[in-house]
Amino acid sequence: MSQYSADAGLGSRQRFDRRFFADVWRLAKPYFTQSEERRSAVLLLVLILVTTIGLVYINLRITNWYNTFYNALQTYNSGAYWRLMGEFAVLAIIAIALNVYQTYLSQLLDLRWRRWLTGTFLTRYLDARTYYHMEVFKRGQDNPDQRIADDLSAFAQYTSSLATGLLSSIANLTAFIGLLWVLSAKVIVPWGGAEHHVPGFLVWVALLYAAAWTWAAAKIGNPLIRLNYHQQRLQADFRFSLVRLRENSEGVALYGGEAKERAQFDHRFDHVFGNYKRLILMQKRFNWFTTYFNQFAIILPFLVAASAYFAKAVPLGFLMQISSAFGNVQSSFAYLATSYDSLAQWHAVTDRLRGFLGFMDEVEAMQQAESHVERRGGDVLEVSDLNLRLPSGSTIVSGLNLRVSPGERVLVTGRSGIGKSTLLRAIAGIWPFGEGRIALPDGGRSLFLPQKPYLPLGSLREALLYPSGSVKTPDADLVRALELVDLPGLIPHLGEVQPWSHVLSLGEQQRVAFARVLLQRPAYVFLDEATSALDEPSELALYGLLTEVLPSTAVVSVGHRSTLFAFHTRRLHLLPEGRWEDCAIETAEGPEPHYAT
Ligand SMILES: Nc1ncnc2c1ncn2[C@@H]1O[C@H](COP(=O)(O)OP(=O)(O)OP(=O)(O)O)[C@@H](O)[C@H]1O
Repeated sequence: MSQYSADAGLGSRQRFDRRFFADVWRLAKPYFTQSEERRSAVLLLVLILVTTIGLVYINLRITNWYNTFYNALQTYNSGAYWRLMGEFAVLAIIAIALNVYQTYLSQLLDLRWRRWLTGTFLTRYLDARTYYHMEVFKRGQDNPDQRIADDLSAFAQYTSSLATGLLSSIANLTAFIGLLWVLSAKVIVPWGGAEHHVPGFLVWVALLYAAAWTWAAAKIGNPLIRLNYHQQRLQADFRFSLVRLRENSEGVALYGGEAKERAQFDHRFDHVFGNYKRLILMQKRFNWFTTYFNQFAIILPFLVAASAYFAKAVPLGFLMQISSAFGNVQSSFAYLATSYDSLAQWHAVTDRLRGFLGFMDEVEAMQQAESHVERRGGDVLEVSDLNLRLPSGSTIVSGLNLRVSPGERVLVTGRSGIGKSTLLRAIAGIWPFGEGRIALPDGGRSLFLPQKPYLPLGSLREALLYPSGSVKTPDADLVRALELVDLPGLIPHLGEVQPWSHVLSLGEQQRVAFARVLLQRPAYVFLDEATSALDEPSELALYGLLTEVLPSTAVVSVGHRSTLFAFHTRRLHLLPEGRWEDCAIETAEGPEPHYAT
């Protein structure tokens, strides 16, 4: 399977075809038709439409104003001149207000739409643990964080600004095409020594000019779509490598791995640079041609109307009115060509989001296809006929039956890499490869502690109550829990927001995780080498706490140290080829339990 599923889709199609518009529709439709904000979204659209039409109307009035104003100038009519100045001031004030509100309403729509899209994608990403299964099924997928943080916003902005631009062009075209057609009647076309009048001549010239422009823009600008697509991705890869250094700063510093890291950054940045260089070269080619078309469009109506003007068939005001009407019609026809750069970005953003959505679909489908573990709630952990596999197909456990009663303590053992953590993942419901039945107390009555505790962003209080502790828990309980796990030094810092996973040592983090257990008092706790960073006496003290403070909590631990035997009544020993043994532990064999005071 390809690493970047979105890439696979991009290679063959970079056109504005039905497939592309179907993707846009799929992404845009739910907000305007199904979301709880659909009414306000449609109202905003209507208001944007009203301001757009208002602006077109003002534009039309200004075009007519040109005619009378330049005629007043030509005839030295000062009375008309000052009256027209006043008229222009009124038109300009209305145009300014409409412009400001059109921009504001569009931005408001973009923002609200982005909020909704972000919420929807986050729900999809987090629900059913798609974010985790993305890692399990395919590693190194195409930067989901960038899709959610940047691309959704860009999609809302490009879609709404391009749609508003298109709408404005259509309205402009509708308003000016008739005027230009009428004005064309006075234009003389000198041909073969005679003078001709071609119906709608200026409209045809504008249309042909814009068609040539659009065709050339599409030909020259097409590679921009692919280059823009890659640029975003390469930049995200580069940023990701920098974030990884920050997250693993200590490891890199201790290994002295700066040179390797630098080489990795340089390598990734070379890709960013190379692609960006190709992008600006292509942009330069594109700009040569766009600027030429833009400049020539200014004088084209004057060239076309020159014979009529110099034959004194039309006054100066008429020439200026033609220039304005022609400019409006021509730029409306050429809207797609002039917006090609934005269109290329819009295409790239839509492709990336399609890739991301497709990737989530794929992962969810794979997860459903692979996982045949029947799960239900209950009061007791009961595993029946459980078979677990690795993604490669090799067996971890075969036909496992295990019942752990409340208050029971089971130690899972086996050589490194045999599948102990994977068994806990399956019990937690996050490992997708397998079949069988698992009953597990739910609704926050089971708590899993991994070897590397997760401390969320926020205060130490939030870290202690993560994920389901009550925010109303009195500070006295938190203080007591910190004292029990031998972290009294942290008590004054309960309300402090710090990067706790960087501030605390691994052993301290494991103690914080244990404090969570004491506070949340689950019916079942699963400890996956959750005390591995502690010295033996500290480990024994923490396990002792479980027996003392939570005697009815069942404990399933994974651990390598023989000292742990003393705290468990049963041992599930995993063996190669999916075999396993479930046997009692003679407590007398273990060392004396050591309880915390
Ligand atoms: N997401 C994954 N994709 C592919 N293989 C995986 C994945 N997670 C774990 N494995 C593999 O599954 C096997 C069992 O891993 P697991 O972490 O369960 O072992 P373990 O018995 O807990 O090891 P240890 O005692 O070293 O922690 C290993 O070979 C590991 O490489």
